[in-house]
Amino acid sequence: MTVVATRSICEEVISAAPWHAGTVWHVALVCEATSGGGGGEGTRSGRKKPPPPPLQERVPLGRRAAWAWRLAGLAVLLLLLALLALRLLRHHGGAGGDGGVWRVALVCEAWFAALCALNVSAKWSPVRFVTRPENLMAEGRTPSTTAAEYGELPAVDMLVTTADPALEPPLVTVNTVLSLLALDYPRAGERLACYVSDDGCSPLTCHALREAAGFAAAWVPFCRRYGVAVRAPFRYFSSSSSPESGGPADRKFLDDWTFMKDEYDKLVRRIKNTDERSLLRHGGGEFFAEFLNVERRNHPTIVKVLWDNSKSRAGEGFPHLIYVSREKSPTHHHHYKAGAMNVLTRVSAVMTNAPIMLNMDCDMFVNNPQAVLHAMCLLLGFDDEASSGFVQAPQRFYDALKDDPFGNQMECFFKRFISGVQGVQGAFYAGTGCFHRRKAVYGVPPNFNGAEREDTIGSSSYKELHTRFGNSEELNESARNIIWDLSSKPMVDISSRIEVAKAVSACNYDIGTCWGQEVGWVYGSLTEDMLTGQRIHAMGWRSVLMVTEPPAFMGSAPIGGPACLTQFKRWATGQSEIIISRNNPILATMFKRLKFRQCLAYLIVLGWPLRAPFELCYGLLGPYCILTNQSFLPKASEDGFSIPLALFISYNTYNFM
Ligand SMILES: O=c1ccn([C@@H]2O[C@H](COP(=O)(O)OP(=O)(O)O[C@H]3O[C@H](CO)[C@@H](O)[C@H](O)[C@H]3O)[C@@H](O)[C@H]2O)c(=O)[nH]1
Ligand SMILES: [Mn+2]
Repeated sequence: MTVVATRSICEEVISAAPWHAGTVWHVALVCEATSGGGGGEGTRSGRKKPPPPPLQERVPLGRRAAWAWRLAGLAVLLLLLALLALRLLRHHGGAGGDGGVWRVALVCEAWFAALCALNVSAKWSPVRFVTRPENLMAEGRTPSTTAAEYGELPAVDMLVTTADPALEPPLVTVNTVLSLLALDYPRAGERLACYVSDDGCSPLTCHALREAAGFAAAWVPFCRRYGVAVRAPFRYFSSSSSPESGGPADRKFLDDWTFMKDEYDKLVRRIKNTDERSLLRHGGGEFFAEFLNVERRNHPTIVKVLWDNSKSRAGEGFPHLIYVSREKSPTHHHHYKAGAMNVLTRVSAVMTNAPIMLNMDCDMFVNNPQAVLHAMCLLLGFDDEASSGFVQAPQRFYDALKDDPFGNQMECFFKRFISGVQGVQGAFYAGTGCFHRRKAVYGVPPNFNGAEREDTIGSSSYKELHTRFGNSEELNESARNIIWDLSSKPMVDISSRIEVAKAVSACNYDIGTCWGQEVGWVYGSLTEDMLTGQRIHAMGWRSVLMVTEPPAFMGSAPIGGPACLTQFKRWATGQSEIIISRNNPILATMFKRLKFRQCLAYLIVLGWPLRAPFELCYGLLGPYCILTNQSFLPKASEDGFSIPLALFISYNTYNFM
């Protein structure tokens, strides 16, 4: 009885003060331990214990709305087919035409019809998942992961990439990192670790992060004490310019708030007023020695442990912070972000080896401090681990242009399209704001067990692991723990692993291994996210879109025309690279476990760059016909005029639904 009572008290405390969830969860675990693993009275008296409340619920979108959607989509498709039939029957091109424009229109509309068919398939079964983090601490629940024997939630390694201190100023990265360090998670200091990859090899970024670690010592407790909603300081101090604006605040809070604001202003000044040369000459002595005379594209690995929580004596503390600038050499391809992510995966493997990894771009911040708890609901909340190989949060943007004029905020993509794909094999990996199972990243199929060991990824022998993961003993040992769900005690002294971390960050480490192909982030495309997500789906994993209120993460999107064009060019190049490669989704469906309808959904996204010629051509048909006195559609007086008219109306209605 006491256990139950204590637990309900725990829950009350959480609902009143969610920022204390960590401590309370710990209390609940202690309760569970003392009650004999949650056995409770029910089992003792022989009564069947009710199942623990669910961590997630699958909510099909309203039946009527879903049918309205499907019918509208089908109507557009049928009308497009009718238009095509009309064109084929009347191939002379109707009144007054020579047939040329008629044929061009036919080709374009055939493309539109094919795309429409793919879209109808992708959006046919929309699904949404609702998360219930409050149930994580319910009676009788044992998280089913490697950490289970400790009765704890799994550890999470948080991987952040930054590449250019000019385009991605250190202060931006600092805010991303601070928001991650201040996440709500039970015993966050021990179970979360933040790794930053700096492809710019900038002493300024390293300096800024070191300063941030100092600031975090005050910032994290402040956020936890007052349940701060947005934990990226630039956002917090800009959205609530005065703490009184939200109603009466007590004296202590006002004092703390003012102190924190002063400290943040000082931090900003320290970061902005530092210049590289004086930093290398006078600042930090030994600390920056490794940055002396380095070239951005030609330098050895630099690894710095900026904060080691195991050395802290204060309370719960906050996550470790590690800076990594991987080795670069003009003779080795660095594989852009995919290369950086693979290095971070290996470095985190030999240091903390968490079974879950969160990936964030440096221009994003955590907008919901309970994001990891929500993600855990989707990672632990299914009976079958195959249901969630990765959990992706929708990309949302702050200070973005209204109505998304350039289309790079992907409003429609994340609102409509993805909830449909969710009903097939799951959301696409979008490159940031995504929680992966390390196992899935390592190329292990779901529910991999001993029987499959011999023929799928080979035996557990070290030789096999070597060919797959490279020649680091420490990395192979950590991979073995992940692949076969062996529990490993968390690393205590991460500083002792710096040399190992440097070895696995070498620019030639990948060579002759499976990294970049079957293991880690896949090389060969500028949109490594699509390719990597597709490989995980092709192994039979599903994925889940994590929709929370407030949104879990916020990022920034380019707001100028030229910057958007550069971004689009990169995406278009990356997607074309996938379509024409041996990693394309059609082959993955034929020879691997990518579902057929998921393949169609991938084709819509990967075919995006091919749309432009058809759309441009069709758009120019109208003006061309006016200038040459022709018509590419049936005239109002002719039979068949009602088809394009109905198509116009139904297509626009469909888009507004
Ligand atoms: O050599 C490189 C190049 C990029 N990055 C990092 O990769 C991230 C994404 O690059 P960015 O230039 O910001 O690309 P975006 O178009 O804004 O990113 C979107 O598209 C990318 C490619 O599809 C995804 O990887 C991203 O997660 C997604 O946000 C940033 O954190 C960069 O710092 C590196 O670490 N090393
Ligand atoms: Mn970006």
